[in-house]
Amino acid sequence: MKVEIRSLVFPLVNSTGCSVIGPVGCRSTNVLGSVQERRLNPMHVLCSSSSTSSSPPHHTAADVGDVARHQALTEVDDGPEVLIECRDVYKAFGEKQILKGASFKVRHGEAVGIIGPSGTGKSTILRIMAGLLAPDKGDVYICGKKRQGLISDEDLSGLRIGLVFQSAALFDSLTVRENVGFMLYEHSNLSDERIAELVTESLAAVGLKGVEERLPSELSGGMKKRVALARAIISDDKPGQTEQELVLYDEPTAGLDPIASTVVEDLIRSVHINGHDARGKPGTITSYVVVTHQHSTIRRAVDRILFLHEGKVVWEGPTAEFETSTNPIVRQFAGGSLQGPIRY
Ligand SMILES: Nc1ncnc2c1ncn2[C@@H]1O[C@H](COP(=O)(O)OP(=O)(O)OP(=O)(O)O)[C@@H](O)[C@H]1O
Repeated sequence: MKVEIRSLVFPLVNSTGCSVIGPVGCRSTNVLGSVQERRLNPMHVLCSSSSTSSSPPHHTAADVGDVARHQALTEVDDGPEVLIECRDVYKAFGEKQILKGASFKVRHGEAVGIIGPSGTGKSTILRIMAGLLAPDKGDVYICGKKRQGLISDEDLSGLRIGLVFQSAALFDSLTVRENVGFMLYEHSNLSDERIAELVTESLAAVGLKGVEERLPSELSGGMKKRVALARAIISDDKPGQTEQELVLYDEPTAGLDPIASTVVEDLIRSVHINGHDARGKPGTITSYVVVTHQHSTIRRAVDRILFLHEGKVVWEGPTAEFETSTNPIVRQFAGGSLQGPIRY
């Protein structure tokens, strides 16, 4: 099967979650309804450095000042470990300034959560990291190399970036096999038979068997999320392929019951390099970032938290320190209180 991507409507994310895994040509619709046609490419971006370390450096909880201090201190020695860095990123939609100087790094081996009040720009920063949206000001560095514009044809090796959005965003008219293998059908020279094998392997990694020929409408919500995960982790089988992979999850457990959420949280862990997938094989995802509101997902799937508020990272630290932080913004958010600095 060859899919003609230009003819497909591929919805990009909005704040309520409709969306895609990124690697395709698409027609994107923003939340205000305007439609832009543009060609996106496989979400592979140049990454010239590599790292063999799988354990991220320890970070202590920090307020904004500490974050700045910490970054200044580690600037020199953490370069090779940083897969992606957002540096002083600004983004407005019309008159509405959403991101106002967001700065943070994601390092090799990390499991990072981005949390914060609704509308604070979490999905927006994810789209900027993915290269689907350009910042108005500020820069995104991929393995130390400044990204120019959006994902482009020239950037085809190194770090792969996958997106898994809230609604799974499967193509309704394509089978599970066609959905999961979409990027390979479109962007590789592999035979259809080989792609089918890779699809089956990828589905097995997320614990799904025998669903290849089903349509998305024949799957439960939890299964759709697994299929979306399988689509994010599939890769071609070039010999010697050493690309690192960063996966960005936008609210991966939204709308799931508590047990189905746990399944997805564990799957996210299992496909990471520190885990073992459903087949017992070591995971392949180098690092991941999860945007979530769910406490269970924060606790179970994330090691370090970035707290985004009013367009900036106002706190970052290990997940355990989130519970005990005395930062008033964090305390209010963690407790769900109406009293405090966060206003709706
Ligand atoms: N393409 C767009 N055009 C106009 N406004 C947008 C666009 N994308 C996002 N916004 C607005 O930017 C703000 C931030 O949206 P975003 O989805 O990043 O927030 P969020 O922190 O992920 O929110 P939530 O937690 O509710 O999902 C919202 O007010 C949203 O309506």
